Amino acid sequence: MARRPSAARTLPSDTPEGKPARNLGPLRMVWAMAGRYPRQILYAATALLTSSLATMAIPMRARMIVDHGFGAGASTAEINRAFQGLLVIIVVLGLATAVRFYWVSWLGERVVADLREAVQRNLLRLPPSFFEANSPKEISSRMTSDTSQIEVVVGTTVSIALRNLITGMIGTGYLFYLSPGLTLQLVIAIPLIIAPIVWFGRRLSKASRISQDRVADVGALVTEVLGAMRVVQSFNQEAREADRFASSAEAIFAAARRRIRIRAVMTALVMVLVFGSIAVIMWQGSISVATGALSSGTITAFVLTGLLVAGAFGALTEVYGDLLRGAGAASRLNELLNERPLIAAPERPIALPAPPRGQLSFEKVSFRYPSRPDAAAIGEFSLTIEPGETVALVGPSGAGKSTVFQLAQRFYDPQVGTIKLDGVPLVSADPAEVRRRMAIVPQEGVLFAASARDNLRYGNWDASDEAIWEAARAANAEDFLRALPQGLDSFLGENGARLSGGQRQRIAIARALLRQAPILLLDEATSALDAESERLVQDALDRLMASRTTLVIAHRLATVRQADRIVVMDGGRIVEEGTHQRLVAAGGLYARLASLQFDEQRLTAL
Ligand SMILES: Nc1ncnc2c1ncn2[C@@H]1O[C@H](COP(=O)(O)OP(=O)(O)OP(=O)(O)O)[C@@H](O)[C@H]1O
Repeated sequence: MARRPSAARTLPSDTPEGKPARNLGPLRMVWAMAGRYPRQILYAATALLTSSLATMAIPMRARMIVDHGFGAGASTAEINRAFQGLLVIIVVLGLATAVRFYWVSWLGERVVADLREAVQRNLLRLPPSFFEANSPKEISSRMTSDTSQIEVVVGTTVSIALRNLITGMIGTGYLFYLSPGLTLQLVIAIPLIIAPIVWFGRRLSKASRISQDRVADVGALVTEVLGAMRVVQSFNQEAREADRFASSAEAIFAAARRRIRIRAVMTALVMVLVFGSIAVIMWQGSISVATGALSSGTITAFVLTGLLVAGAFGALTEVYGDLLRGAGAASRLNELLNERPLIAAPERPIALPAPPRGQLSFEKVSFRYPSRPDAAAIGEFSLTIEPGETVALVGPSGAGKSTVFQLAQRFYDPQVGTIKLDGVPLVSADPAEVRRRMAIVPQEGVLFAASARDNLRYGNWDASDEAIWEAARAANAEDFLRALPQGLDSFLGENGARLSGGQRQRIAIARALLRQAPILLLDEATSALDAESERLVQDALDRLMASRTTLVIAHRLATVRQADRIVVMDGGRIVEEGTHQRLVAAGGLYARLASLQFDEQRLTAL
């Protein structure tokens, strides 16, 4: 089957891969999903509030300790009470933080699990054309990195935002309570302290990203060159490759140097600004303490609270960027969630007759792929395949053979004409019912990274081991399956990497047999198999076709010779119809194709 641009539109990319959104709107979907867990949100919110209050209680307690605890002649009982109180606060803070961490992270992971499941469920309903237009690689990155981004938003960012907002607000109130004069100075000073730190912080993260990209470049280069080692050495390109690598490695060094420089400057800046401002406050405070305007406990509490408040506002400046990145991820996931299949079951589907007869008919069908409305892929196509009959579709590349298969399975609806299964128009039936009556053997035996058993019963999960072995025997797959180390439990590897091409095809045939569907759609493999393997596959196919209505895209002489009818297609239309002998004798398109496609000597010997 040829792969072509699909009928489905490509996903819009107003928020391309990894990019933040322009506003937080797309995150609504995330809040809605989190809203399904009100109990957990309550636990998290209570713990969050408790931990924030406990954090603020520390400077309050410190003030008390400094004012009452260190004075000469203070009573031991008073000191004990003050420090016992501090220990209680510390324990409450520890516990509340742990509970908050647990529930907030729980919510993050829960929302992401729900989101992944919802996206995958929706993807599974979309037509094959969608996946032609949108690469699985891009979709898979949305499913992994974008969902992780959402996890960060729910499981970390929101918590950081709320925590720091509470700390910042209560802290500022407390600072005003402690010393309105000093607080006013601080309110003016905080932005001046934070702004340069934030600015350098952004430059630093940009420089770090560039650094990582350079490292990734080197990784790609190493993989490329090591993978092509023979070619490199045969063409004596070692020196050139060494230079290429060296310039890549130097690029990493240059990027790292920039990053280090920014970090060095930033470190100095942070130290000077943070400790400098503390020193200035202490200085002012000391004067106030000396004049008796403030107690030393107050000044201690002021410095501690000031640090907490500055840290809180600093953290809040990071939050918005993270939320925008999360919103970008949410909008990309939204696209996958909201994509709707064009083909849906009618409200009141007509039931297909039971027991099935296995008749498939195309009545004056014309079809254009939505992505190519100017060209008819199928035109005026009329064909009835009677129960039990085998019809071979033959034609040059692009003739429309695969399109006939796609229409039969109702991946598309034709614009003109009707396709009927056992007399019921496909558009009136439930597509799931239609597909349940069909077994397909694709050109390439598609296998899953699962056991042999699961691969075989993919279309019929209730099949017993007995039935599986029977199908395997009929598909000439028994011998090699029995030889596998753990029989049916053997893992077949990614896409059946541990099997040969012919073996994969025979598994696909056994799977179709187990499906016990009345209609078989068989897309014969074009890839050459060795004679023995070819014979085994053909033999298996003969058994598969024997009791079923079969529509086969034929590439093998043996298949066309056994077909009850051969339908020759060209440009989406039927141009000839008949048996092999008659069509060869007629000397038309079929005869020409046959002499090109099938072995000429064998053909003339017929
Ligand atoms: N998904 C698609 N979107 C748009 N056009 C398509 C799509 N698939 C096929 N076509 C077009 O429809 C026509 C029929 O293609 P089809 O794949 O059915 O031919 P085919 O006979 O199966 O060819 P081949 O033997 O090469 O697989 C071709 O002109 C092709 O370019």
